[in-house]
Amino acid sequence: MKLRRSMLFLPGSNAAMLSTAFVYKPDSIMFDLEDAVSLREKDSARLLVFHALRMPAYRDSGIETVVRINPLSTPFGMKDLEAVVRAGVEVVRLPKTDTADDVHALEAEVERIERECGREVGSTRLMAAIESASGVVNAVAIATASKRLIGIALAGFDYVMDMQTERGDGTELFYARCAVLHAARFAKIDAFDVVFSDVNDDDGFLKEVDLIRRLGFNGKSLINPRQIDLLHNAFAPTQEEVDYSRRVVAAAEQGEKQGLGVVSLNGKMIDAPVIEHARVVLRRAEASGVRQ
Ligand SMILES: CC(=O)SCCNC(=O)CCNC(=O)[C@H](O)C(C)(C)COP(=O)(O)OP(=O)(O)OC[C@H]1O[C@@H](n2cnc3c(N)ncnc32)[C@H](O)[C@@H]1OP(=O)(O)O
Ligand SMILES: O=C([O-])CC(=O)C(=O)O
Ligand SMILES: [Mg+2]
Repeated sequence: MKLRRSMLFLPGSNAAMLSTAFVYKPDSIMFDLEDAVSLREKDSARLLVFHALRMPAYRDSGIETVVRINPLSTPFGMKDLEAVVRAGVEVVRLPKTDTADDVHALEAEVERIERECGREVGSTRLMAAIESASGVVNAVAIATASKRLIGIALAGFDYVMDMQTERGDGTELFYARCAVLHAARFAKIDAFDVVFSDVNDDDGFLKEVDLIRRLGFNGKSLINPRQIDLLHNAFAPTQEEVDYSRRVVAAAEQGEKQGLGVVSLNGKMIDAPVIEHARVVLRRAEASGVRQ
């Protein structure tokens, strides 16, 4: 089970963060070349990220490397892509993805660069960030635009601007979250929620994490290392869930021996989707531990 609960952003221009971020052990590290990097630092940040991607500390860490490039419509996007594909990045995150054609255009360039630098064609994976009404309306087309896509992410700050509103209690994101999730599940790829910007508000962060976990997101974009353990813990199944899932699987196996498709456990019906859910809980506990 590939876990992508925590995707930690860090500005590609910040050499100190680049040289230490792996110690926090997020599931994925997202080096940003887009909005967290000022115009005058675009070139130096690209170079820093190129070298970070080649450091053994990242290559051998087991942490997935992602780079958020600038859109290809800017003077920086293509240079970013050339650098990071050649450096061996695992996933390219395309910001402000409005249509499936944005993904097609990216994929064509990635394939060209892979051929030019001798990297295996298809080995660079993609993710698309949806940051506008257009992106949300086209979410299914975007999510199914390329076999290279590992997931789609909702990006809340640009999205609420496009919707002429602001971040609040989550009501303003409800439709977009559901649309992104359905598109991802339809395409059988991962779905990632927005960043939570107040790094000192643990209660607010955990409330949002609880909501998106229950909706079905795989994880969330993060901006600070302090958010990682909070998120991992909240995504881990509870001991109670693990114990119950073990009883469900045992009851199902017992039923199978007796040739029964449906059995009862303490008066509750146990059939195929319940058994499958129990197995998922047990796989999650194995991969991520039990909630503390
Ligand atoms: C809307 C968007 O586009 S969001 C995506 C782009 N944004 C980003 O990438 C922002 C990433 N986050 C940050 O830059 C910072 O966490 C901030 C500015 C939000 C907060 O900064 P601070 O208040 O200084 O953070 P804090 O005090 O928690 O830092 C503690 C330590 O964690 C490190 N740290 C903080 N954020 C990160 C990060 N995202 N990645 C790696 N290390 C980090 C700091 O360098 C510091 O290290 P040190 O103790 O060795 O000096
Ligand atoms: O991509 C993200 O998660 C953050 C972002 O740009 C936004 O919220 O606009
Ligand atoms: Mg944005």
